[in-house]
Amino acid sequence: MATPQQINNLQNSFQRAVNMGGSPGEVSTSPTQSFMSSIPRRVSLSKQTKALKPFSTGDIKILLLENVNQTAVEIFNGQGYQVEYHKASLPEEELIEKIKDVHAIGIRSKTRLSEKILKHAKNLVVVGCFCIGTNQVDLDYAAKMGVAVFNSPFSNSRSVAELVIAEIITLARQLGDRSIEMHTGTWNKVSKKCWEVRGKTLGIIGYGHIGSQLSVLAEAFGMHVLYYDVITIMALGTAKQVSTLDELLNKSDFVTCHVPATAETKNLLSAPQFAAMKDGSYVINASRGTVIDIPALVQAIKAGKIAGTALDVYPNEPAKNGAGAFSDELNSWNSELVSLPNVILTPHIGGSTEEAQSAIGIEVATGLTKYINEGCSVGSVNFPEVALRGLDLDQENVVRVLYTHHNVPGVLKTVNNILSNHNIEKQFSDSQGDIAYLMADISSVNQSDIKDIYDQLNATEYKISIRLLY
Ligand SMILES: NC(=O)C1=CN([C@@H]2O[C@H](COP(=O)(O)OP(=O)(O)OC[C@H]3O[C@@H](n4cnc5c(N)ncnc54)[C@H](O)[C@@H]3O)[C@@H](O)[C@H]2O)C=CC1
Ligand SMILES: O=C(O)CCC(=O)C(=O)O
Repeated sequence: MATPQQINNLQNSFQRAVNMGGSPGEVSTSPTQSFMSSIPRRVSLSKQTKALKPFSTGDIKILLLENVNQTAVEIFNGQGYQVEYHKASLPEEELIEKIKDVHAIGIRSKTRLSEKILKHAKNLVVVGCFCIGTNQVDLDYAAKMGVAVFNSPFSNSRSVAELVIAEIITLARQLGDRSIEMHTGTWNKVSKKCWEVRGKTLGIIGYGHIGSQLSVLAEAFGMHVLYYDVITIMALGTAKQVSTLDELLNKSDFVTCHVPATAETKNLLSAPQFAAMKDGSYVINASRGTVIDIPALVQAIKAGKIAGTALDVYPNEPAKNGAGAFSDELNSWNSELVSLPNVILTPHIGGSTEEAQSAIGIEVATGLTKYINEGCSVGSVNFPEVALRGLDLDQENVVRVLYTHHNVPGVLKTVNNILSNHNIEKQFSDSQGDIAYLMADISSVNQSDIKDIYDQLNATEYKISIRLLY
């Protein structure tokens, strides 16, 4: 059942539309339309379409954390949404307070949106991860709440691949140590155990967007490339896929990880894997901090087995920038690691370039806006992907129904029974696991019918969430 507050909200937005002359048939200067000219669209529209106006966009509250790029802020401001912006992530208690009444939240890799936090989000419609990784969000729980989650699957891939190339040469030439020495006045002109990368073997674990991009760059430097992945993937250039992780470890001079954080990739490289590597080889990790067992890596470096490492990600990362943030308090092995030779440490900046952040800002903000304004879930990582073409500019008395429900038999029959009092212009439904999502445009709907449709849909047994756009 709809709560009195929900019904009230619906009535208010409906009333506002009427009061503002914003009848369902009105064609306004639509955020959606102004958007369409400037962004790549996955659902192509051959002509201008009607702006859907489910709400006063000024009512939409967006919380942006972790210094999300200004390109996103501009897009949301352009929609008239209310944007609250924070440069850092928020402490848990504060996040719980803030998330209670926002419709959308934008985060990067630091903010954890666990069930504990998400269950306080009473109005949340959508989450934007302004990055590639989505392991920081409880995706299943979000879907069960009817909250779609979007990310940017490859806008920062090139930036990460370039960082890793820089790290390969930096490790091979011990540049980090030479630079630190010079900063403290020490001239140490040595060539011992400094190498060219030409002719060496790079072992890439995870040959997805980043791993494959890196493969191409490494070959341009004259490196041989091997890769290991849980799926069979076409090799680029002359790279070769190997069938076991051990084979990759045995044969590579540099081993670099580009896998997601999952239960299977936790401590993917630990003591036995370091033991299997070539003597004097190097380890790079710019994926997630859980993928490498850092205490075991420390031991392997101390034993002289591993000649150096470059790490961009850590099991625990500070919530914000600042001196003293990266310490033993955060990760107990910290002092030991920083005291070792040829260790390059960066503060999770693999994707932190102007190009990547700007592109991510546009891509994710666009996805969120299309979901909020039109219901289009294409590109979501936890939701069935559904889109409908827009409504004709001159179409009147039309309502778009967005109905998320549990994926059980009989639901569509019930829903279409309700909708069939009107004309169903078009509809599309898809499911993913337990969650299904229906979009339908129905015409011959008078303003007085809207609340009735909402109430009837709201009373259906397997409903998760409903939105009506008109
Ligand atoms: N340091 C940074 O700033 C950044 C870090 N990342 C991290 O890098 C990771 C990889 O990114 P993409 O290449 O875009 O992901 P992707 O999804 O395109 O590729 C990941 C690959 O890993 C493979 N894989 C999964 N489990 C595996 C396992 N157990 N063993 C071997 N292969 C496995 C997959 O089959 C896939 O081919 C992301 O999940 C993210 O956590 C991404 C961007 C920036
Ligand atoms: O830029 C960030 O905050 C996170 C980058 C990252 O790790 C990702 O895209 O998965």
